[in-house]
Amino acid sequence: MIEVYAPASIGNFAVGFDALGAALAPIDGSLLGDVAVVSAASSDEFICSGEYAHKLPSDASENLAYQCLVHFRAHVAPNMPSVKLELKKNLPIGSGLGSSACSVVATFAALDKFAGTKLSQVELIELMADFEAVVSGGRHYDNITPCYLGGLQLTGDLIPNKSIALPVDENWYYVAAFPGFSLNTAKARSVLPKELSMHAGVEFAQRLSAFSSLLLMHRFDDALSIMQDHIAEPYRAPLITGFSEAKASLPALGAEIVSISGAGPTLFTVCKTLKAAQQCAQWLESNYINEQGFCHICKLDNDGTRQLTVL
Ligand SMILES: Nc1ncnc2c1ncn2[C@@H]1O[C@H](COP(=O)(O)OP(=O)(O)OP(=O)(O)O)[C@@H](O)[C@H]1O
Ligand SMILES: N[C@@H](CCO)C(=O)O
Repeated sequence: MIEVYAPASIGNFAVGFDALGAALAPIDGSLLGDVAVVSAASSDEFICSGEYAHKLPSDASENLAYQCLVHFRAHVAPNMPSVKLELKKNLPIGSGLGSSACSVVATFAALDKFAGTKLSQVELIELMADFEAVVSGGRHYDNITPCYLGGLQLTGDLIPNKSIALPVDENWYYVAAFPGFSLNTAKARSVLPKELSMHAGVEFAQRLSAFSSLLLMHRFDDALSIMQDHIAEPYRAPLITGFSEAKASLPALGAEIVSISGAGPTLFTVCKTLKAAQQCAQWLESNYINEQGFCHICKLDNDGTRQLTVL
């Protein structure tokens, strides 16, 4: 049996729309992501379990994880023995935490290991991006690659090996707050402008390249000083109840950055101290999330997708 865990991720990371993503690891040691379990069986079988399984279509053919199994058997490993695939759906749907990416990455990574196909990093990332695009309203790598590789990734189709890992200040904490309601990624993409002005395009390029370069030079405070989302946040904030109030309130509690995680509605902050992160988490639990929501104080998950057990 192969059991693979794939961590939640922050798409965009404020300054890099569709181009930056960061994997998350709660500091309390809990797992925030999906798990795929593959074991030998007399015939192919799919089970979806976990806290959010009931939020997915009951028809297996509509579940991304099962679709990955069908594709993998047809196009990657036609001679793979029959398998039982269980997806433990532990991330909410439409969360802004890379939920569909977690399912896709965990499933393909587990199948690749079980079948012994030894796909390359690029082959796996392309396969994963193909599937995540099916439901996300566009092909973007900024959940897939941090989820798979871990850390903070500068990522895109034109980048060699599809991704470049960027350093961050190891002292940074990330508070991720899922409010308890969903926001469909395709809907959140539909409200964005179809084109950018020359000025907006140049500024986006300057901001992303300077942010990435400053991180590589370990000028972390300078990187934070330009870490703003002028591309998606202005259009998506109105879709997320409470976001604007949080953005106005959290800096006084020590949040250096407050922005939308991926397509939302999850909000994330960057804090330089645990005390600031705890203060922000407390405010978010009181003012931003409902009974279906949650809030985690995290560091980056530098391990990415990994096997939990091999039996
Ligand atoms: N295993 C799966 N995990 C997540 N979504 C799935 C899965 N299988 C099918 N889906 C469908 O894919 C769509 C995913 O929607 P969307 O991309 O908005 O959210 P997400 O990927 O779950 O969350 P996030 O905003 O964190 O990326 C939903 O309609 C959901 O029903
Ligand atoms: N870059 C994607 C992230 C989705 O999680 C978007 O903002 O639409």
